[in-house]
Amino acid sequence: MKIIHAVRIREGNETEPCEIRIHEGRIFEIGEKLSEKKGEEVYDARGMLVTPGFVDIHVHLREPGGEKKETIRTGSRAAALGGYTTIVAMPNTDPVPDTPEKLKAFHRKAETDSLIRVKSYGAITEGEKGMELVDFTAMDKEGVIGFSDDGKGVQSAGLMYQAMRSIKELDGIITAHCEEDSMLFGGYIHQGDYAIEHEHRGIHSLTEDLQILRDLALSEATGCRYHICHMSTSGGVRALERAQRDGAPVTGEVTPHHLLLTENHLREDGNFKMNPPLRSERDREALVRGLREGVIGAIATDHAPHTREDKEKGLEGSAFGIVGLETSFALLYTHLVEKGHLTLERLVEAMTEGPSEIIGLPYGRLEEGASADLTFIDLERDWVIRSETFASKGKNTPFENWEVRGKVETVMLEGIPIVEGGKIIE
Ligand SMILES: NC(=O)N[C@@H](CC(=O)O)C(=O)O
Ligand SMILES: [Zn+2]
Ligand SMILES: [Zn+2]
Repeated sequence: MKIIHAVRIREGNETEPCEIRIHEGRIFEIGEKLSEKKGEEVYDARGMLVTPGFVDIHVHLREPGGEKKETIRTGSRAAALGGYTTIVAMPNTDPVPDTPEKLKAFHRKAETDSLIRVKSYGAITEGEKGMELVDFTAMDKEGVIGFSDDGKGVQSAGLMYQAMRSIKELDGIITAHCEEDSMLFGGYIHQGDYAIEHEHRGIHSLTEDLQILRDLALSEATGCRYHICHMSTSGGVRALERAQRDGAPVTGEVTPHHLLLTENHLREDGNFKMNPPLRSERDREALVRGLREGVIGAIATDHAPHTREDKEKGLEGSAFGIVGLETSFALLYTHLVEKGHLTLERLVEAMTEGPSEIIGLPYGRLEEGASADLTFIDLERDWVIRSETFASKGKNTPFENWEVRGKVETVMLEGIPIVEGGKIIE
């Protein structure tokens, strides 16, 4: 038994003191004041906010095949430092996990190398090539969380329809990267003012919206659970809201960068390049509203580490993707909560219970019986984002030198501290 003194969210931005008693890795009791037990270990985090351990359902760990960019070991450490206790890895690795054997190999490696809970998606199509569907039933037996061809959109409507029919049978979920290749026209940043002024080829919002609209219709027709990755457009939010109103089993996620940055922040620097791209202020506002109102149920980082060489080729030549695990909470707390655009309650919900529920896991809850995955945050602590301090191998952030407030100090997984004083316990 161990008792923790901290502060929890009451409602909105209000907090209250709380005590949590932990027993055998679970929350045994939680309340404003618990009865004292003699000889019990005390963990005093008075003044610090305690939340459920964060859950990120969209992370690129790059292993196997991309170990220069990240590994399960470095990526999971970055996640722990960011306050995450559960993450789900995307399958755009080499090889792609498209058979139970490849998945098993990944799960085994995660078991030995990771500090936190690492789950994984399996591919929708063999090698993420968009041609042949994988054996969903066999992958399901191996414990995949869902199916995704992230990095690419599934171009064939017929294939997506067949995938949804099969996955519906398993009560599984598709987590989709939405991108209509025939609408790309060689674009690499948002088709908007910046692209026009600086003579870059743009990616039209329709590139994303058309596939979202197609898939929402397919989900409604098949009844298959469907989740939209890294939403970036106002059209996508509108379409998702409408489909939800019509009763389709559909959800969406948004990244910290799409919530905070727009094409107005763009610089001629590869660290501002990601897919989907930073869009307009109108889009950003729609995403914040969608998150606030619950249309968008989760914040996911889409943590996409790359080497320096891959990112130093400007907007056109660099790889798509930025890191996000170590900066997400502080950025969103500072720029959305402190500025009054989102409540602390909603922010934490969208980083814990929201994503966990989407993929059907029991984590992300501060309640009796739940796994004692806990994140402790000092909300008064100011710090400056410096990529050189990241545990991630990826230093590719557009938020370099940003001043933020709110620091993850301690993280417990099943009641055991894995981060203390903002450092990994080795
Ligand atoms: N988001 C990105 O810009 N890049 C991701 C792929 C993806 O999430 O589509 C990557 O794997 O690097
Ligand atoms: Zn993607
Ligand atoms: Zn991704």
